[in-house]
Amino acid sequence: MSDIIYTKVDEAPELASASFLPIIQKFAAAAGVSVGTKDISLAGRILSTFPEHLKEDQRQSDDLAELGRLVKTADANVIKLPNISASVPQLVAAIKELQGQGFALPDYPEAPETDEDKAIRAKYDTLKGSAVNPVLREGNSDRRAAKAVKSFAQNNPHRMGDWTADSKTEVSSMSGGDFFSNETSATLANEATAKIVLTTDAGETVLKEGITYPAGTVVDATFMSAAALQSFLKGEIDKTKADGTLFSLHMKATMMKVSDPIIFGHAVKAFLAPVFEKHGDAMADLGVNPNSGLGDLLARVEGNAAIMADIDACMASRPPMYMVDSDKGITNLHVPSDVIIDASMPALIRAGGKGWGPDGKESDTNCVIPDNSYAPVYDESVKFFKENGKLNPATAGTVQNIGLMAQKAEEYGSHPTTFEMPAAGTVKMILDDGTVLHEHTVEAGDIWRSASARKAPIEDWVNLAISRQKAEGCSAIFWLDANRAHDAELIEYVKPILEAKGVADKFQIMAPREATRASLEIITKGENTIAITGNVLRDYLTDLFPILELATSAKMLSIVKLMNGGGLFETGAGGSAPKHVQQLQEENHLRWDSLGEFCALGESLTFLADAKNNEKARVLGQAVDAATQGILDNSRSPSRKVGEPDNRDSHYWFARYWAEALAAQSTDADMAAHFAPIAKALAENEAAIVSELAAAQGSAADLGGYFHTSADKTAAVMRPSATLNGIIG
Ligand SMILES: NC(=O)C1=CN([C@@H]2O[C@H](COP(=O)(O)OP(=O)(O)OC[C@H]3O[C@@H](n4cnc5c(N)ncnc54)[C@H](OP(=O)(O)O)[C@@H]3O)[C@@H](O)[C@H]2O)C=CC1
Ligand SMILES: O=C(O)CCC(=O)C(=O)O
Ligand SMILES: [Mg+2]
Repeated sequence: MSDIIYTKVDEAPELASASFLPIIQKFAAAAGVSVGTKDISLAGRILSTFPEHLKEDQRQSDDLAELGRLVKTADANVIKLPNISASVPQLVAAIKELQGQGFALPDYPEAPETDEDKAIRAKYDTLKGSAVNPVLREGNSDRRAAKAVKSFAQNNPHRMGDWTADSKTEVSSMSGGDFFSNETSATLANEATAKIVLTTDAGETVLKEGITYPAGTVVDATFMSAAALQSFLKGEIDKTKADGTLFSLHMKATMMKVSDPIIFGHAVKAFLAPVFEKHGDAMADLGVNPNSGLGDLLARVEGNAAIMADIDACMASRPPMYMVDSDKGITNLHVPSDVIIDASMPALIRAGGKGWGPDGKESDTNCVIPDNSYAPVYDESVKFFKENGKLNPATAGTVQNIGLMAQKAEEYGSHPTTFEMPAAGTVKMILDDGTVLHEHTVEAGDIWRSASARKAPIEDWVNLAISRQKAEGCSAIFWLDANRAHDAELIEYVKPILEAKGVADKFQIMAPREATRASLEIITKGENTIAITGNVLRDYLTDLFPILELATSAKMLSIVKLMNGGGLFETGAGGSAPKHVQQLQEENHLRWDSLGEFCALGESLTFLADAKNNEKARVLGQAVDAATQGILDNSRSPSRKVGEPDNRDSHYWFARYWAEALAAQSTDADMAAHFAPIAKALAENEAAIVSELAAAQGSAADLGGYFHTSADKTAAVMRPSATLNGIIG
């Protein structure tokens, strides 16, 4: 096993790796540090799932399973780049691409009937949504901006859209019947095995059995009423129209792969309600599934003039929609994975509450977030900025995050225990001793789910918060709502630990809405705070605050201290930036910023040094930190525009600063001597390298695929400087 594992992923970060990883491997080798790769890309995971359909030489090992074992050991040292959490349209597109490349994979069965199809569908479904992160995240999360990154942002403040008191932008959520209001929660005194049973007029169905929980697990259950959701969505569409704002829906249909595509589908149905009323059966015959989005729907009904005419008429009567791409007519409701709440809401707030309309112009927006569990964070942010005007990144303090994440904590781990109710009845969660832990009366179509958080991760999370607060000495807030069932159980854990450690006075406990306001007030004053949150808020806040403070969450330090002693270093807090790939394909410019990778690499090397007493790794890591500082001090981050320095240029500069720092240090004379000529060559050839990199930009780039690119073609695109390649070797 290599000293460090660098993950092979998808889209923009994977393109960046084609340029950056050879540099890392070459530099690390000089210190005797090996850096290997494991493939967790969507295409790689598909291939490793269907060996029986592939030729011998096409088969791929199950790297995710291997990594899943590794992260439970003290030996783990993994640099994890963001990967695709696939929606169904993405999964289907990836399968199609692989088939086209000669991999005889089965089609994705949309409506499986035979046992064989059902088995294939079940296998594909394991690849859907967030199938990687929960497996690797065997520890809690510590995300923050490194000091150098934060001071760079303060000294070079980004542009922020203006907020005005009369902005019509708002966040709209249900008034009841949602996950928030129906939640029940209990902490198990003993270990238990549970089953979930639905009783209807037709009898009993076991939805799931054999779910095992260790003692001390907090187990929740809740549901969203489909009827309440539908009437809410209808009301919001009408209200948006009356207010003259844009209609937008913000979900996490990727990660929350069972519940959120269904909610998204309800919005598609609500928006096109008259069309579904009139043509519902015909559309079903054409294979329309609203959960796959308006884009898929339009492609299926395209040939039917009557349906198309009614869709056009309906759309004309609706409020304008918030657009993903107004030039191409791609709306918020086209693809469930296009608008993802953690990135979409902060971008809108950073822009002064503006979304893009079908006319390509900015407009105030109704942000529909049906469930109330976390929507108040965005609602309160919008209200705060309307009252106080935009945040000033030059003077703002920072909000760090400690997130409860380990062992599939909370809703993030609820995929196998979320169900759309086939009929009205009663859902019970029953323990093996006969105790009915949770019980809900449901209607057909309601979305019922159970989530859990285990004792060891919860305690580890509180202790991590205590040590981070001690290190920072700043305000620290547990974002927990004493009036929410799940949070009340967590508070029962938090308070005794804080008291036993004598630090209760250093922490506050506040509901998300109050915590949002308090945190915004703190950073507005230029002070810092730590948000100690559950798993979903970890996700939301580590985009929200970085996007306001630093312009992007790509620059975040994202450390997962694994519970069994290893280290997982996530790069940034953002995703795989599909828009960046599109730009590269069209004009060979990659605006992806690898600052997250730089930060993670430094942490990973330092972790290796500490864990294995590897002093050469320490020297490498310290030089990485110096190189990262060099990138910031000299403004070597990629530009967004073609013709200007991009991701590849930033890697050249990183290599140069890294080599210079290694040559200049005096801890390890051998390494200094090794890197001195490399540093010299990189500096002396600057003009040639920069011009070779610049010459590559401007025309279309062929990667030989999207989900499964050709390694040779990608290397040719991402490593266009023969001079640089010669020096790196
Ligand atoms: N940890 C993980 O594995 C994560 C994976 N994802 C996955 O990523 C995909 C896309 O998700 P989406 O919500 O669109 O979020 P992204 O973070 O990929 O994209 C949102 C925007 O953020 C900006 N951005 C993000 N990272 C960088 C970076 N390193 N450098 C520069 N800009 C950056 C870009 O803005 P601009 O275009 O304005 O430059 C980008 O368009 C999905 O498949 C999702 O499942 C998402 C989050 C985390
Ligand atoms: O796992 C996912 O799908 C997304 C993860 C994410 O957005 C995050 O951890 O910030
Ligand atoms: Mg996120």
